[in-house]
Amino acid sequence: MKMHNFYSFSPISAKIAQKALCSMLYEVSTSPSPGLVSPVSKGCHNDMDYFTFLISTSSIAYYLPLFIEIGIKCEDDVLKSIREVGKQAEEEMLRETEGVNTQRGLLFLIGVLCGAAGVCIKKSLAFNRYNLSEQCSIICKDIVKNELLNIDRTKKLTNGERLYLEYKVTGIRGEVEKGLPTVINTALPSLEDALNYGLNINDALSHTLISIMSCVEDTTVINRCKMQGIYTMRNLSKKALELGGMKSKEGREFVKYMEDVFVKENISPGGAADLLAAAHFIYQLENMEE
Ligand SMILES: CC(C)(COP(=O)(O)OP(=O)(O)OC[C@H]1O[C@@H](n2cnc3c(N)ncnc32)[C@H](O[C@H]2O[C@H](COP(=O)(O)OP(=O)(O)OP(=O)(O)O)[C@@H](O)[C@H]2O)[C@@H]1O)[C@@H](O)C(=O)NCCC(=O)NCCS
Ligand SMILES: Nc1ncnc2[nH]cnc12
Repeated sequence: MKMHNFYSFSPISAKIAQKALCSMLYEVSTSPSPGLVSPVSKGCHNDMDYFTFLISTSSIAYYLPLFIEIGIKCEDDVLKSIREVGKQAEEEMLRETEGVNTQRGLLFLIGVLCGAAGVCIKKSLAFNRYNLSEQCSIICKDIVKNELLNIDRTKKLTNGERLYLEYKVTGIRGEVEKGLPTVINTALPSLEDALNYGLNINDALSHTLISIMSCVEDTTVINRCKMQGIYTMRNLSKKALELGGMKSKEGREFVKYMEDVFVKENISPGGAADLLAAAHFIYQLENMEE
């Protein structure tokens, strides 16, 4: 494995990486999670289960502190260095999962967030959602223009590139370039509301996942079910939240019903799952002892 000049990392990088790892494991451990993999369900997936995600997460754990070190040490083009390390992580992940794409998008999202945390350390900025959001946006400045408005159609297109050409959806690139608006405006307020209400962490994460599903432009859903999948996901999620989501008996029953519908309709909101992990990661950083 190519060693990087980021391979030696500081204790703070190790500590932040531990929080990122925790959030990745919490995300896939959350249930109910309509359409998604959890300890008790394969969701819409016949090629992966909970243990696929455990080995996938373990395979990229080593790289997490490196992303933070990149934010601390890199003076320019942080994204380029994140992607160099991320590509190695992605190769290792796909080797461990025997080619199944479990967390390719999450690797990019968490890589950028860890890089943003590193920049906050370098600039002595507090670990809060606003600084992390701003640094994500700076790291990913012009990623939509550079990667979706100038697509090289001679090469094999990624799902995101193809879906941009077809529907003008910007997916994860739009999210990071805008500073994670779904995380800042929807997911974190929902998570804090659910925890303050007294839900345990599993139910609070499930409640937050439903709130993300009510508004996210998830390309994994569009890839499988075209835009109709997004409309179905948003309408059912809004109905669940109107019933109280995981804070009420009726809401819980409706979320369970959603699990059946999502499997039947092949709706798997992998992007929403990633944003849930990102929200929990930021929540941990904001509440981390110095
Ligand atoms: C920057 C890339 C992530 C770009 O990839 P792509 O061009 O494909 O762009 P998107 O489609 O926009 O996003 C890719 C993944 O990001 C997740 N995602 C989708 N929408 C959003 C959103 N609005 N906000 C946040 N995240 C979003 C999603 O990833 C998750 O779902 C995948 C698992 O679900 P599944 O249904 O199994 O997906 P598939 O396997 O594709 O379908 P099936 O075959 O099963 O039917 C999993 O990836 C989750 O993380 C989107 O899939 C980056 O990948 C890229 O450009 N890579 C090139 C190399 C590189 O730079 N690597 C280093 C990265 S640090
Ligand atoms: N729990 C999950 N199930 C399916 N796809 C995912 N992508 C990220 N997390 C996922």
